[in-house]
Amino acid sequence: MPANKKLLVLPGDGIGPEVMGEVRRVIDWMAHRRSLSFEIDEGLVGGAAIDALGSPCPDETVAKAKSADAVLFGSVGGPKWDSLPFEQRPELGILRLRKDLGLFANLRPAVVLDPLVEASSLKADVVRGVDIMVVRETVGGVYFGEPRGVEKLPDGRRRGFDTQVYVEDEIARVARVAFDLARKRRNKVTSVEKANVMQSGRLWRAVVGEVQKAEYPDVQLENMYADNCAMQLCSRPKQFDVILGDNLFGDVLSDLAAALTGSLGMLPSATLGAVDPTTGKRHALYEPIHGSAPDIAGKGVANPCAQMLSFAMLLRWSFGLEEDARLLETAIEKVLAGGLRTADIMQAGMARVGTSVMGEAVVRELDKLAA
Ligand SMILES: NC(=O)c1ccc[n+]([C@@H]2O[C@H](COP(=O)([O-])OP(=O)(O)OC[C@H]3O[C@@H](n4cnc5c(N)ncnc54)[C@H](O)[C@@H]3O)[C@@H](O)[C@H]2O)c1
Ligand SMILES: CC(C)[C@H](C(=O)O)[C@@H](O)C(=O)O
Ligand SMILES: [Mg+2]
Repeated sequence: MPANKKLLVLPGDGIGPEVMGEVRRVIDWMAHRRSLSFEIDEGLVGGAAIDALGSPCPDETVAKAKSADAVLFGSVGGPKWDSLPFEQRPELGILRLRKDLGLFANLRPAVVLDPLVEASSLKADVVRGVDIMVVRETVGGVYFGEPRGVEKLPDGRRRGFDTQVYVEDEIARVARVAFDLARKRRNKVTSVEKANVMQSGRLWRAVVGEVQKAEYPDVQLENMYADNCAMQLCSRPKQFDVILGDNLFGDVLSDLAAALTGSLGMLPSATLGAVDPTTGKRHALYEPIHGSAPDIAGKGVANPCAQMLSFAMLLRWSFGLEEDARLLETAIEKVLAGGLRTADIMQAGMARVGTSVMGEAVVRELDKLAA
């Protein structure tokens, strides 16, 4: 009997628990039909943790995450907690988990599925066949740099400041993740920064170039300013294979890439730590790139695909279950090809459904594929 796979599920806030409910159906299906035995624990994070325990990321949640084989994360935040002081905000829940678990490389695949070509706001010819992997650095940069704050100037005006900081090895290790991925894809990395105006951007460009020259001379490296990259993503997205960016540019450009695929509700992600050389294990957290979507929370209309696809990434990256991951991805694509659409990807002539009907349809499709 294979050992249980320890999963920590953190639904969070807003649509997080709604879309996570649909993944739980898939997990149950995998357990019964594919004999995958998961040992599931659930924890509190974000606003839900603030309400219950007074902290967006309680120590207990961090400890559970550290001892799990993989963490499946929903989303955090919402208007209820927006007026809390900066250091108590729900968003610190995900930031602390990334930092404390050393999750420095965030993989955000933006794939335009055939059935959704027409759901994109861009022309079908521009987006058909797009398959981009955004690799975003997630434990450094302006998200964590010191000093930061808001101060009062002698003349009474307020001054807000943040600091963008990168040490060269933080850049090099995430660059290696991007180059390794490119080797398994179309062998090209586009590294984005603002080396024309930022010192840290200059260092970023230099270090990525050094890593490529020394360790990946077979991989094509292109440097691009982040603003140009945003424009090129909208005009010629098919030129991109792997896009490598810092914490902030990676965040912004991956939301933009999500728009190519039809909706933020379609984009999953995996955030990975370093492999421990003694155990061969790594910490990993899987989450959709979207947030808690307060505008639609509680209505049962959120698209559960990004959360489900995050679970597929978990099967692939944490457990090497490529076949099961593909099965789930295929089931989702088939449901979309069959014409079901949540509101965010709705198109003329398709059937509009809510979160749970979409989830049920995916499980039915899994049944058919496995028959
Ligand atoms: N990882 C996270 O937990 C995470 C990520 C991003 C934002 N947030 C937080 O979420 C809150 C809301 O932020 P926001 O509105 O800027 O971003 P958001 O991603 O929550 O929503 C942006 C837009 O996309 C839509 N959308 C997002 N996911 C969807 C889905 N699965 N199905 C259908 N539509 C979907 C929303 O309805 C909204 O119109 C904020 O508190 C923010 O800090 C959290
Ligand atoms: C909620 C927020 C802290 C987070 C980020 O900026 O990293 C989100 O936008 C994301 O993309 O995961
Ligand atoms: Mg984001």
